[in-house]
Amino acid sequence: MLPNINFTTTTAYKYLTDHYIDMAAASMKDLFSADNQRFAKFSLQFEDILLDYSKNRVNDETLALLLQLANECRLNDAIAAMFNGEVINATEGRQVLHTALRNQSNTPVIVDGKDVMPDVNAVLAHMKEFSEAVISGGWKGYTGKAITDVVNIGIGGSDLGPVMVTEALKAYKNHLTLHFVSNVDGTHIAETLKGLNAETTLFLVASKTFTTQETMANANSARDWFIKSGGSDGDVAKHFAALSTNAEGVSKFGIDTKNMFEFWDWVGGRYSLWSAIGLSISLSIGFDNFKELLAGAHAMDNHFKTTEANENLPVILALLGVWYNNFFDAETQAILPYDQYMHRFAAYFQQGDMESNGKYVDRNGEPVDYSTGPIIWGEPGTNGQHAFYQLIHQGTKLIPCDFIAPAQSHNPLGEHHNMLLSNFFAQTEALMNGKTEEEVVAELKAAGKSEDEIEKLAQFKVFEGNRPTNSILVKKITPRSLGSLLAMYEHKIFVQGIIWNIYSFDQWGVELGKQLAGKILPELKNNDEISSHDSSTNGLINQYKAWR
Ligand SMILES: O=P(O)(O)OC[C@H]1O[C@@](O)(CO)[C@@H](O)[C@@H]1O
Repeated sequence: MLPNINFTTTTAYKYLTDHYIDMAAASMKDLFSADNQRFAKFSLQFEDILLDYSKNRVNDETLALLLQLANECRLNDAIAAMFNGEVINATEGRQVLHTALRNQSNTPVIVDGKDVMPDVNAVLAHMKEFSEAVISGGWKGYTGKAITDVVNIGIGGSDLGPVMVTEALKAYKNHLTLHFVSNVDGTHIAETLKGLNAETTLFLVASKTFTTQETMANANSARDWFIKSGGSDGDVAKHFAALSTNAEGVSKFGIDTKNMFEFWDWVGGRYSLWSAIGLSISLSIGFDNFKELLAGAHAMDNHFKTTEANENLPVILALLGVWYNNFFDAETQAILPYDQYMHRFAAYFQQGDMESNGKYVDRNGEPVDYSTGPIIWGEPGTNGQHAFYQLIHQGTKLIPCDFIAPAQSHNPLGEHHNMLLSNFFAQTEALMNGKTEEEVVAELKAAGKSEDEIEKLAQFKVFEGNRPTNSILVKKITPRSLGSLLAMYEHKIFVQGIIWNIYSFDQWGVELGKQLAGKILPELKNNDEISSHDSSTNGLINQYKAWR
């Protein structure tokens, strides 16, 4: 079982609470001046990933106490419980074993007395065979033509991971064109189908439950389009595959279960890109590269499972997040990849982190009296610098930022990559050092500004600095290094959930909205005036009916 410890009762927490102000009194600038080994001390390397966490408001003592906090929360027991297949998703009565999907060591993983690895490997073999058939042109559509376009129909964990990975690894893609439909807004499927040829299009219906309203609506519309475009019911098997845990639902929809790629309840939706849900990734970059993605994640799994906390990348990231979240009231965490291909990376972890740790009830079913999961957001650099960095630099909110960048570009073009990386380095330096009033005045004087102008302007150009960042420098974004990065963040989320004593692998919070939408939908099927809700909901529904 998972440990069940309220971290606010630990010795470490109490000490940190009593001393964090004076512990954080020294500015990072002073900490660097006082210790020329700070970078060496507060950075870690895993394969081709360098984590520099020296630009944080921590010293040796702070880190030691944060590590003690993890220890007092019995983190190691929790890690073992997950990897050993204990039912740690307690409210759904499930194990949490996305790590088994990438368990390339093939050590047995026992669920309900049975080693699941043969099933995992069987699905991988099916994914390999199918991917190779479609990519090679061996798989033919109903008129005997090879597939040119693949449409993944799914939402949440059945969409965000495949989208993010196929974008991040676009440099590895083949001739197939991937499309992703998720929103129930008819525009999404309508725009996607425009210009597609039913003879050469393959649909992947990706849904763990095979009951999600958006996905089933889009899948039905895709099938209607396919039939209207010349296909027949008998041809569906050549153009539709299903990625799901629900064989009965797949069969009922009319997809041949031979074209079903299964996964299991011990795989959470937001942790499922490593499973059959990753078929679109395998089709896009080839199965061998998909395996490399798994290998990178597996390597990080082993690091997480076997490395002392003080040298454990996910643990360090998690503890720094707890430090700002629970001691400095930082409400958000920004993820800023300096890599245009990684433009969906932050969006992916909006679900990964916020659906895991956006909880207000602890594992005893009691409302917590401390802050839990942060708001995750971010956009690629350098674009963010021209959008929201003003607030990060000079706003009143503390926003810890993870800066991520590859040392090597897939598109080396003149000075572009040096320019990108110069910004990557400069931003964290600026956020740490800031700019003093003396420096501002000197600059304004050098620019020939009058005393009057300086008096008026100086205060607006001062930067407090001391704003914390992590810098994650990756040699190159490859399937392997991306896999490791993703697993690193997954395990960071796990560690924070353990410390906050919450259940990170259920998502009851997504149910109420769906239930209410299910009640409202029938009310929209006629033009009768509605009065069954509050006046706002009634007013909105009735105006919608008047205008549509
Ligand atoms: O894969 P499926 O079962 O269609 O669920 C899609 C998404 O819906 C949820 O909001 C759960 O209902 C996410 O957790 C999940 O990834």
